[in-house]
Amino acid sequence: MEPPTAGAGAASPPAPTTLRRNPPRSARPPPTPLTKQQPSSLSRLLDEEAAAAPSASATMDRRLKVFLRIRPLPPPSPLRKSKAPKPKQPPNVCLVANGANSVALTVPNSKLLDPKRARTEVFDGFSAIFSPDSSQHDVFSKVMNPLVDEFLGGKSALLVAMGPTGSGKTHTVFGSPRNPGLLPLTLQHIFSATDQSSKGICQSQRSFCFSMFEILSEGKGERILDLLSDATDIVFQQSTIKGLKEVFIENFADAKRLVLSGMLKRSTAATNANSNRSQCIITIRAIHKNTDVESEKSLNNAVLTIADLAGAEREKKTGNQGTRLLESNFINNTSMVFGLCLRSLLEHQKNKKKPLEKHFKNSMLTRYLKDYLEGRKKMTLILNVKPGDDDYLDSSFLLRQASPYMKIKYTNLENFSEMVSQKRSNVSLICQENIKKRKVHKNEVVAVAGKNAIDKDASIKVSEQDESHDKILDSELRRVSRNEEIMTKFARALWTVLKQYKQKLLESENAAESTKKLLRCKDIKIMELEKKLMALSCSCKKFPTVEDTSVEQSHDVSSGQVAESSVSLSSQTNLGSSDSALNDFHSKRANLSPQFIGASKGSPIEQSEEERDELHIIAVEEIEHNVDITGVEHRSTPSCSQQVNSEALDVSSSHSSLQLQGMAGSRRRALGGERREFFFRAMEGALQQDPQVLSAQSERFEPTVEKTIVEYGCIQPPQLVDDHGGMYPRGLNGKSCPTKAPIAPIKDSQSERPTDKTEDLPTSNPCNRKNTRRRLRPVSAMMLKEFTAPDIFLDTRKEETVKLSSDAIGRSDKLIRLLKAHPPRGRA
Ligand SMILES: Nc1ncnc2c1ncn2[C@@H]1O[C@H](COP(=O)(O)OP(=O)(O)OP(=O)(O)O)[C@@H](O)[C@H]1O
Repeated sequence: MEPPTAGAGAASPPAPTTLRRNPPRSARPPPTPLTKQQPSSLSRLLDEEAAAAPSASATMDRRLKVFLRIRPLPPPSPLRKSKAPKPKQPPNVCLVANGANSVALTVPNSKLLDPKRARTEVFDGFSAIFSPDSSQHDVFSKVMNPLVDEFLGGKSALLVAMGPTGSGKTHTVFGSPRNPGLLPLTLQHIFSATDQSSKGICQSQRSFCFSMFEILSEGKGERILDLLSDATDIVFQQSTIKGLKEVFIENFADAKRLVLSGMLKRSTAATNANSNRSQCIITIRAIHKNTDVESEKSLNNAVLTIADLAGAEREKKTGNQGTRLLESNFINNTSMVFGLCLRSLLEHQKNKKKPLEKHFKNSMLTRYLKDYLEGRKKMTLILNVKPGDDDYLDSSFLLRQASPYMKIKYTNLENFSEMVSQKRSNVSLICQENIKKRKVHKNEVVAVAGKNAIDKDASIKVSEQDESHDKILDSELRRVSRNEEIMTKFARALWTVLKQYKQKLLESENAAESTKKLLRCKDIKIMELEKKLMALSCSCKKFPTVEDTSVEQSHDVSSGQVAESSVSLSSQTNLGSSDSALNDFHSKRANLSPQFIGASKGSPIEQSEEERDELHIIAVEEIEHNVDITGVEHRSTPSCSQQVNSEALDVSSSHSSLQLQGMAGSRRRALGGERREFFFRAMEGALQQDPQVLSAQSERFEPTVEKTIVEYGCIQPPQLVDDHGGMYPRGLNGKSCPTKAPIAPIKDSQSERPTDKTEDLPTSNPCNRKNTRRRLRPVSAMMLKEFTAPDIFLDTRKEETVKLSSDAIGRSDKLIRLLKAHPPRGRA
C-alpha cells in the first residue's frame, strides 16, 4: 500500500491548502496536516476515557459505533494481464488507514486545480478501521461479536453496512462460501454459543427464528419481497411486516442453507457496477423457553438485525437509464433519508430543544428501523469504502456524511423498554384509579346517605389511607376532563364545519344539475332547429324545377316587355304580324328562362321581405351602374323614340344587347351561384343573336304589342322575381329592368352630347337613384312620367333637349290616347 502523497516523512511537504469555492456558514475545520499526526479531539477523548477509568469502556459502549472497512483494489483484468505491459507504478490510492481509528483521504492529482498544492483530510474517531488486508474474522470479532453477545443476552442490535456501490458491503455481510461474511459467522457463533450454554446450563432452551427480506423500488414506490418464500401479500404496518415468513433454525447448517437460498433470490442488476438493487434485511429473533416467565418475556423481545444497504450510485458513473435510473434514485433516496435520520438524532441529542425530525417516515427502511434511528435501540455502522483515486468522490462523501454519527449516544437503553411498559402501566393505573375514585365519590355520597354501610367503610378507608394520592388523582382527573372538554369542543366545531361544507356541496350540486338541465334543453332546441334547417335545405334543393306557368308567364312577360320596348315603334307601318315567329321566339325564351325562373321562384321561400328589398336594391344599383356605363345619354331617351327608324331599331337592339350584356356581367360579378351563372350565360347567348333576330322580331312583335297590352290591361309588364326575391319589371329577353331602361338609345345622341353626360345626370334622369332604390315603379307609370314629367323641362340649358321634350309631349299624348283606347283590365 502506497502511503499518501502528503504522508508522514516528507521532508518539506507543501503547506496544505483548503480549496473552498462556496464555503458553508459553519465552515469545517481545515484538514489536519498529516505531518503533525496529532490525534483528533474525539479520538483523544476516547483514548482519555479508555485510560482514565474502568467505566470508560461502558461510556464508549454508549456511543454509536462506526467501523470503516477499506476494500482492496480490484485486481487487474485478465485481458490486461496477458496483453498489456505491466504498469510500472501501482494504481494510485486516495484513502489510507492513518492509525487505529483514523484514515487519511488525499485529493487525487487529477482532481486538483493546482497539482502542487496537495490536500489531505483526516477522519478519525472510528471504532476501528479495517485495512484492505484484514480478514472477515477480524471484522467479525470487532464488529459483530459484541452485538451477538448482547443479542444473546436479550438485547436487540442492528448492524448496517453502508457505502458506495461495489465497496464490499455484500462481501462483508454475506461473504462467499470460502470466505464467509458477518452473517454466516454470526449464525455460527450463535449456534456454537447455544450448544455451549446447553451443555453447561440445561435450564434454558433457545431457538431462533430467521427471516430475510428486501425492500426494493417499484416504479416510484417501494415494496417488500420475502426472500424465504414466494408470498406476495407482505404488508408493512407500524414497524412490523405482516406476512413475512419466519423460519425456525435449530442448527447452523439450516441457517446457512436459508441464507444461500435468500441470496439467490435477491435482486441484482447488470449495471455498470453490477450491483444489488435493494436493501436486504436479515433478522434473527431469539426465542427462549424458560421456566421463569419474566425472563422469557424479556429475552424473546431481542432481535438481531443485519442490513445490507444498496450502494449509492452516481448517475454519471453508472450511466443508468429508465428503470435502472429509478432504482438508483430509490437507492440514493433511501441512503439520504437514513443519513438524515441519524443527523436529526445527533442534532436532537446536542440540543434537546431541537425536535427529533420524523425523517424516518420518508422511506420503508427507515420506518422499519425507527427504534434504532430514534436512539432507542443500539446500532452499529460499518462503512465500506474503495480506496482508489477514481473513488475519491464517493469515499469523501461517505466519510463526511458518516463521521459525525460517531457522536450519537445511547443513554438509558436498558430502561427504555421498561420505561415504555412502566408508562403504559402508569396510564392504565391512572385510569383504574379514576374509575375507583368515581366509585369512591359515589360511595361517599351513598355513605352520607347511610344506605350502604360496606361502601361507606370502604370510602372512609380510602380517604384516610392516601390523601396525597387522591390529590394526584384529582389533578390527573382534572387534566383528563379538560382534555375531554377540549376534544369535545373541537369535535363539535369540526362537525359544524363539515355540515356547512356538506350544505355547500349540495347547493353546488343542485346548481350543476340545473345547469345541466338547461344545457340539455338548449341542445334539444338546437337539434330541432338543425332539423328544420335540414328540411328547408332539402326542399330548396328539390325546388329548382321548371314550372310551366312560370315559363308561360315569362313568355307573357317577355312579350309584355317587348311591348314596352316596342311602344315607340308602334308607329311603324310595315310591321307584319307573325304568330309563328313570336312562338319561335317564345320557345327560345322558354328554353332559357326555366333555370332563372326556377331559381327566382325558389328564393322567396328562404328570404324575408327585408332581405328581398335589400337584394333588390343591390341589383338595381348594379343595373343602374351598367346603365351609367353603357350610355349616360340614355337618360335623355324620351326624345329618342321619335327618331325611330329601322336603322335605329338595329342600333337600339345592339345597344340594348350591349347594355344587357353589361348588366349581365355585373350581375354575374355580384351574385355567385351556379343557377345565376347559367341564367346569365343563357341571357348572353340569347343576346348574341339579338341584333338581327331582335330587329326582325321587334318588327313582328308590333301587332302583338297591342295584343299584350290588351291582355295585361296595362303597359306595365308582370314583375319578375329576382334570385333574391326582389321584384322588378322585366326587360328585354326577360332581363329585369329596374330603372327606366332606355329602349332605343341613339348613336347620335352619344356623339352629339358627350360632354353633357355628367351634367345631365342629376336632373335629366327622372327616376333618380334614390327613388329607384326605394321602390320600383311600374313601367307604365315610369314611361308616363318620362313623357309628361316636368323635370324633362328642367333641363333648359340646352335647346335641343327642350325641343326633344316638346316632341316627347306629343308622344305622350299618343300614349295617353293608346291607353284610353285600351283601358287596363286590372291586374290578376
Ligand atoms: N474486502 C474484500 N476482499 C476481497 N474482495 C472484496 C472485498 N470487498 C469487496 N470485494 C469484492 O468486490 C466486489 C464487489 O463487492 P460487493 O458486491 O460486496 O460490493 P457492494 O458494496 O455490495 O456493491 P453493491 O452495493 O453494488 O451491491 C465483489 O466481487 C467482492 O468479492
